[in-house]
Amino acid sequence: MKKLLIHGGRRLSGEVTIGGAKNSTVALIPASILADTAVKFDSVPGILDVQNLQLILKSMNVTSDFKGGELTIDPTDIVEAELPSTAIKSLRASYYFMGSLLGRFGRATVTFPGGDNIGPRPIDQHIKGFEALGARVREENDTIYIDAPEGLKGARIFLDMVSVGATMNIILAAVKAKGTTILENAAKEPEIIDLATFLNNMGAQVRGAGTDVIRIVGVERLEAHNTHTIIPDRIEAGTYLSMAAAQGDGVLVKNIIPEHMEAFTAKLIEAGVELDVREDSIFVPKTDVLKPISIQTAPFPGFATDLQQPITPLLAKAAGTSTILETIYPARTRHIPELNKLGMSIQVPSEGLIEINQSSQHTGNTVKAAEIRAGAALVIGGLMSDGITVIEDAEHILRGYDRLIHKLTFLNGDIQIIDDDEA
Ligand SMILES: CC(=O)N[C@H]1[C@@H](OP(=O)(O)OP(=O)(O)OC[C@H]2O[C@@H](n3ccc(=O)[nH]c3=O)[C@H](O)[C@@H]2O)O[C@H](CO)[C@@H](O)[C@@H]1O
Ligand SMILES: C=C(OP(=O)(O)O)C(=O)O
Repeated sequence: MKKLLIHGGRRLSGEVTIGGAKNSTVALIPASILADTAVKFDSVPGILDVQNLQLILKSMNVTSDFKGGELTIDPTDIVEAELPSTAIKSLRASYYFMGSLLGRFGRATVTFPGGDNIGPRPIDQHIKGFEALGARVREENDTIYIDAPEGLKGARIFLDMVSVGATMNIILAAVKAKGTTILENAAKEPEIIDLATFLNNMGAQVRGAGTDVIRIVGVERLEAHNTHTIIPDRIEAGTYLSMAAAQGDGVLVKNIIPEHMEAFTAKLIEAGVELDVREDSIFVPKTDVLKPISIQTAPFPGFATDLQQPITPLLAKAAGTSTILETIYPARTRHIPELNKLGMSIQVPSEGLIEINQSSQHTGNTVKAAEIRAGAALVIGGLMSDGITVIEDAEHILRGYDRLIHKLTFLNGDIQIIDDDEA
């Protein structure tokens, strides 16, 4: 098991460059098996999710090579195989192999995915989509068996709720199906546009990504002719913006698409952080005085649930009580008792409602990262606290934060990683 050890209290300054979006990358890698050629990505984040997806690819005889942010994947000799369940369980997005294997072979057998423990995460809308396209879906012993003996045929699908995963998975299954699929009440996250861009550059016909109606006309072949550059990670960016506002003396966060994070930056500005939003970077000045604010999480373009936790420790500095209503995953509050161990004063009076009171004295302690963004909140909390903070179960954080130690050290943070298995 890995731990992070932070000597807190140091002020942060300098520059940090954001990596490619985890939630794009983890869809693009499964999508690559739909290609009839090798594919190449750049701006790929150095995260555990990528390593585990590479293991899954390898089990199907798909070669991949990841160096210096460039990832090449060659699916031309792909074979159907049993997928390694430990790797499948290590991340959420392994469910995208359901859509991509279905698109490639007309069948898929995939163990239930893992990922963050943030409350119930059903996949009924993914299954509803596959069935609408003509597949049969059976669930047995923690495994989903899907097949389409007659082939997949385009259909009209209306999602019962806005789901990023179901939208992506239905695109993956429909992109080579016969005829036209119309997906309504689709999610509008930038990562969905990124997936559509990658597929369209290979000859797919996916129109309307980024709106709530996506039309997909099935094609027979997909061929990559150029390198796909992954969009910047808006959640990693928001994490560093929050950290810089909490503990920085002036930090420039580079490689940002500001339009992807307006709900978040608007809230920082409302709280009194005088952000300088530039074309593809944001400067966060030293911020001494913060006002309390109210936030409600919502699907894009609303305030992202994945930034609920990273903004929580910052709000402990605001003069008054801030509130966050977590509407997507109401049980996503496992960071709260851990932040309170650092001396914060945060309550959860009812499920999904977080009340953050001002607290001025924060002291290091041993805490546990229950999941990726809870861990990110604890990293920020640890940097804000005097003395040593030890964050256990750090693997959750490393699932999705590109070269975290390197980036924080460069910002003058004092952070180390300890591997108990190697001790
Ligand atoms: C790999 C990835 O991109 N993960 C993101 C993705 O997760 P993920 O794709 O799993 O999240 P969804 O957008 O599907 O979930 C949104 C809501 O719909 C519900 N739901 C979803 C599917 C379904 O079939 N049935 C159902 O009830 C979920 O329980 C949740 O309440 O979007 C979440 C919401 O923005 C983010 O927190 C995750 O970081
Ligand atoms: C919930 C998240 O990830 P995943 O869906 O991969 O578990 C996240 O990135 O905050």
